[in-house]
Amino acid sequence: MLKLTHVDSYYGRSHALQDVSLHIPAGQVTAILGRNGMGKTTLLRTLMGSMVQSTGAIELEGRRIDGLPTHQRARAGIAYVPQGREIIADFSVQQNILMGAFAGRGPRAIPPLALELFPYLAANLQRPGGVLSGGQQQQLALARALTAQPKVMLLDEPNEGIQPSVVEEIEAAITRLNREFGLTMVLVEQNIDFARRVASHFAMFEKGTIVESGPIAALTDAVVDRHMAF
Ligand SMILES: Nc1ncnc2c1ncn2[C@@H]1O[C@H](COP(=O)(O)OP(=O)(O)OP(=O)(O)O)[C@@H](O)[C@H]1O
Repeated sequence: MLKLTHVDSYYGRSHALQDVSLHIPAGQVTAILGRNGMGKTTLLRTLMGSMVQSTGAIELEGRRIDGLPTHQRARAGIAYVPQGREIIADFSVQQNILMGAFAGRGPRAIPPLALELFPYLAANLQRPGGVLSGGQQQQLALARALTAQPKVMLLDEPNEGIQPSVVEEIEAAITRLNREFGLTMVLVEQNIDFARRVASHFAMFEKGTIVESGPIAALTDAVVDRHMAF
C-alpha cells in the first residue's frame, strides 16, 4: 500500500530520518515504536509531506507521491490524525468533522460510519470543539479523518493523555475500522500491549533509523527492552 525506499528527512540541517525503507501492507495496522524523539512523528510528517524536507521514494499503491504537496497526498488517500489533535476550538463538532471532507476525496458530508462509531459526537454536533474533553477531541479527530474517505490513516499516539474509559472506545474504533472496514493504518504508539493487540506488523525506531521490523510476533519482550526501556 505504502512503500518508503531510502528516505531521509531533515528539519533544516537536522537529519531526523536516516535511510528509512519500510513497506506498510494494505488492510493492516503497522505500529511505529520507539522512545521519545526517535523519529516516529517525523515518519508520519514525511508520509504527509508536511514540516520536513525529504529525499528518497514514497509510493502509494505503486504511484510515486514524494513530489506531491500535502493537500494532493490527502486527495490521493492519506489522512493524518496528529498528536494534539488540532481541533478548531470555535468551530462546532460538525464543522470540525467536515474539515476532513475538504481535505479528502469524498463528498462534503459526514459519513454515517463516523457517527455510528462515536455516538457522543452524533449527539453533540452543535457543541464547540473547544469544550470537548481530550478523549472526545480524539474521537473528533478520528471522525474528521474518516470524512476524507482515506485509503490509509496515520495516527500519532491516539491514546496519549486520555482517560482509560475513553481509551477503550478509541481502541475499539481503531480495531473496527481495520478489521471490519479494512482500513490501512500507521499507528505511532507507546503502549506496547495495545500495539500487540491491534497491529500485524511493527517498525522500531532509534535515532531516526529502523532498528527492528517485521510481523508483530517478532516484537518480543527482549526487543521492547532493548529499544524502549528508559
Ligand atoms: N519541528 C522540528 N524542528 C526541528 N527538529 C525537530 C522538529 N520536530 C522534531 N524534531 C527533531 O527530530 C527528531 C525526531 O523527532 P520526532 O518528533 O519525530 O520523534 P518521536 O519519536 O515522534 O518522539 P515523540 O514521541 O516525543 O513525539 C528529534 O531529535 C526532534 O528533536
